[in-house]
Amino acid sequence: ANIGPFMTADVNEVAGKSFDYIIVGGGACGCPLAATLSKSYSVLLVERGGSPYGNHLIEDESSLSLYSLITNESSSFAQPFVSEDGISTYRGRVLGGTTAINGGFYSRASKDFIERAGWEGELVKDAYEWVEPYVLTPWQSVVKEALVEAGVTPFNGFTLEHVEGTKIGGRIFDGNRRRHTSADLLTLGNFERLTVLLNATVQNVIFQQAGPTARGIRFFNSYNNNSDVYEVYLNQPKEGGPWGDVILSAGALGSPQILMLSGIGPHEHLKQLNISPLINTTEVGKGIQDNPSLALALNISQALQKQPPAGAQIMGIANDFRFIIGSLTVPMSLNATMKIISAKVADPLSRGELWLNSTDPRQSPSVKFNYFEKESDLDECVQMARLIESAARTESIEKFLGRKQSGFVDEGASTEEELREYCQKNASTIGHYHGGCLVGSVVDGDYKVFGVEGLRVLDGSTFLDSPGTNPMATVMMLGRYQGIKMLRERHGRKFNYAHDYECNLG
Ligand SMILES: Cc1cc2nc3c(=O)[nH]c(=O)nc-3n(C[C@H](O)[C@H](O)[C@H](O)COP(=O)(O)OP(=O)(O)OC[C@H]3O[C@@H](n4cnc5c(N)ncnc54)[C@H](O)[C@@H]3O)c2cc1C
Repeated sequence: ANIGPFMTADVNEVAGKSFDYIIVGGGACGCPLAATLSKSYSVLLVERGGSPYGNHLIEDESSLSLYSLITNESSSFAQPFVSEDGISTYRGRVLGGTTAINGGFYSRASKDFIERAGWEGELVKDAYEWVEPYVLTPWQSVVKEALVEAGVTPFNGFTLEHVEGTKIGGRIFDGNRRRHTSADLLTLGNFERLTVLLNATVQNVIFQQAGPTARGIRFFNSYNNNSDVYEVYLNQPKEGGPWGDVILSAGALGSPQILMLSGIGPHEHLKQLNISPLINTTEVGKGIQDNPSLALALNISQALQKQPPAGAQIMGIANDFRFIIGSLTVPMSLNATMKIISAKVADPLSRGELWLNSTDPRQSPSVKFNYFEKESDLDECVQMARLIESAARTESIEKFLGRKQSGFVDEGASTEEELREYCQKNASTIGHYHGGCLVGSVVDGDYKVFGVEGLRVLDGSTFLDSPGTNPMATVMMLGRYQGIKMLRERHGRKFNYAHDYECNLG
């Protein structure tokens, strides 16, 4: 199903054409960026997956994470991948990107994160407020009681802010338990100037040698077995004005992958795959990171196992912002669920690396997150396990579930040493992986790729740390934020985005 006249899955409708801006990847960042730039310029957004609309596995909260039982490597809307550390998780392969498959919890970044990013505070606030009416609406009272009882205080009530204590947070599921992905933000664009091409996988960026300067992209149909390759280009500006850009918003795995496939990356590595080198940027793929997480399955009755899956609504930000803890109801099979208390280490120090294993962009690159490479992350994990146990063993949980919870003891882990071993064997992910094209080493403060002209990267791959309680809000905000900055660059500071915002809300 299509949401707008601007969507097509027919490559022939766009092949050979030119646009002012070309955005690769219709995920958390790509959609708001496309909507914003289309206000004044022609924009092509190229997404490798299809439309999320009409797909109940994406839209209905009661189907949350059921996709994990039915994915495949080549075509499902959630693409599974296993890191070299042996941890499996997913990447969205659909318009809306990973916002179409995630847990749906929405939180802004902390003031400290915004300051460190060097972003303009007022524009950040406006950009969050632009995103929120389109993706947000305001069970878990027991979880709230349990977290407060476990000492995750104060209780802050409903807030979108990343503040210490227990809070009721925002969610991208509405009152009818229907998910609103970042694709909904496209309806804020200018349909006359916006084109969204679905089912098209981008292979690489096309450069003009002088500069070198990005002039277009090369792509193919994601699901056809033929080898037809198509191109689209950036518009040549009238009267010598400035050119637009190609912007990679393909996520923490996708963007470094496309840079390398375009010849931007460590030359020694690119040579092994016979990729013609363009710029020897050794930092591409470096600094990628994930937050180690632990989940404790609660001992619940068979009757409770019949409840449908549900995301978190209450979240605790504990121990001086070091741990983020909540509870979800997740599928065990197509008709049974379990309740878990899960938490992540908010600011791990270990960092990993991403590299190509093939020149086929449909295949996920190899990534090693190096969980617990730094000893302090393992110390954090043990303390986090203790926090999860103390929440699980609260009177609130015991009363509600009618059973005592034994924590990780049933898993053979109770002493410090056993918990360390447990963390090393069982730590997992909640999908907040980020980095790979870090600001300061691969892109500058305006998200322009160092060493080339006309190419930017804008998505979670640019983050050194994961923002807020969870990252999606800030990735979407960044699409809007940087879109406005780019419009200002071309129109001058007089560009009135507030008017655009009010018009669309009105
Ligand atoms: C299981 C899971 C649960 C999560 N839960 C939450 C949560 O509750 N709250 C929260 O805030 N965050 C959550 N996240 C994280 C959040 O969804 C991501 O951080 C965010 O979506 C990243 O945005 P992005 O724009 O960087 O990438 P994405 O949203 O992944 O977008 C990248 C897009 O690029 C497309 N693409 C990639 N390569 C190509 C190519 N070669 N050609 C064309 N298109 C391409 C992809 O198909 C995708 O649509 C979760 C993540 C996972 C995996």
